[in-house]
Amino acid sequence: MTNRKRPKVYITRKLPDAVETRMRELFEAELNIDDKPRTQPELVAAVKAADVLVPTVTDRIDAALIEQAGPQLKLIASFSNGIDHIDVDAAARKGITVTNTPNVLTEDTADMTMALILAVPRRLVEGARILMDKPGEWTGWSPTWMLGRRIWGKRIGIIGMGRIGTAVARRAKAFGLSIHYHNRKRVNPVTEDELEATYWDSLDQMLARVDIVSVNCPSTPATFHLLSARRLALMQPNSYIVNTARGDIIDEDALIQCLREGRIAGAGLDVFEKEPAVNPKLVKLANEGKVVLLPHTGSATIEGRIDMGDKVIINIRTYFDGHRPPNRVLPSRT
Ligand SMILES: O=CC(=O)O
Repeated sequence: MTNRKRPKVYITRKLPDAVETRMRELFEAELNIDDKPRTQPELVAAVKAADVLVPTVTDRIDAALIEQAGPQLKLIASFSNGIDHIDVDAAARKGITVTNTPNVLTEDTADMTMALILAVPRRLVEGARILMDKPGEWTGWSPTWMLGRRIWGKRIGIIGMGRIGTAVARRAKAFGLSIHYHNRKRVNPVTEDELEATYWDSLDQMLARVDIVSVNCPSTPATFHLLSARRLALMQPNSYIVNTARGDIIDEDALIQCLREGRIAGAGLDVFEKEPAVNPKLVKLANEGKVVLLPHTGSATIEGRIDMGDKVIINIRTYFDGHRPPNRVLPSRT
């Protein structure tokens, strides 16, 4: 970095050791060794003093917080792919640049999505729990016991064919699923050909025709409750839904209702509407074997977290070298 003064970087959560060591070498880094999520007053104090804020998805970087930032706060370099926890427009109004960490968690999140696509219809957790909780009760293989649903030959409908959606499609194709997708715009013809993918301009029509729905779009005001009660009702009773994107894209109460009434066969959820709170009705459905719940671990690999840290560092360094950081997130209006 050309600046002599090292930027003051406030990091809201504990990061992998290798990332923290590098941050300490390069910046005047304030770490969170205990990993206790920061309160809003702590964040207010941070934005009044730091040059850079490094938040994660568990922080609420809203307009009220950003408006209290001191003039020295130049950059919000989020340790995340999603940026729904940051009011990017409010940051832009204050002249604060926002960056994220795309690409490096695409494959990991797609792997976890595929794991849920397999786990729910094939009753993976239910079966494993029998051996963990009541091993003596297993009487051996049976032709009619613990039957799930076949994956091969079914249709998957991917909502959001960005990087992660496309990576899910590649995996799903390898498992013999035919690929259907809904996106704001069609993907390029080469990718569509490679995936033998069918584009649905109408989400409603796609939902009514697929066996597995995978939610892979970002959370934005436009995608809030995209899967509403009305849309969930369009799905077939033998179909499944998997969400590794953000909880608020699905109307969770409506989903619970559909699952309870058997209007959807099952769900695999890595994200929830009110994280970290998980609706007890979902936990009950999990105990009944209708859903598989994961604690937002879609991108949780050691390699991925280190790569995310590297991206944050590159974004900070590039900014303070006087260049446009590679992962700048643009506001909706400039
Ligand atoms: O959900 C995780 C992320 O957006 O990085």
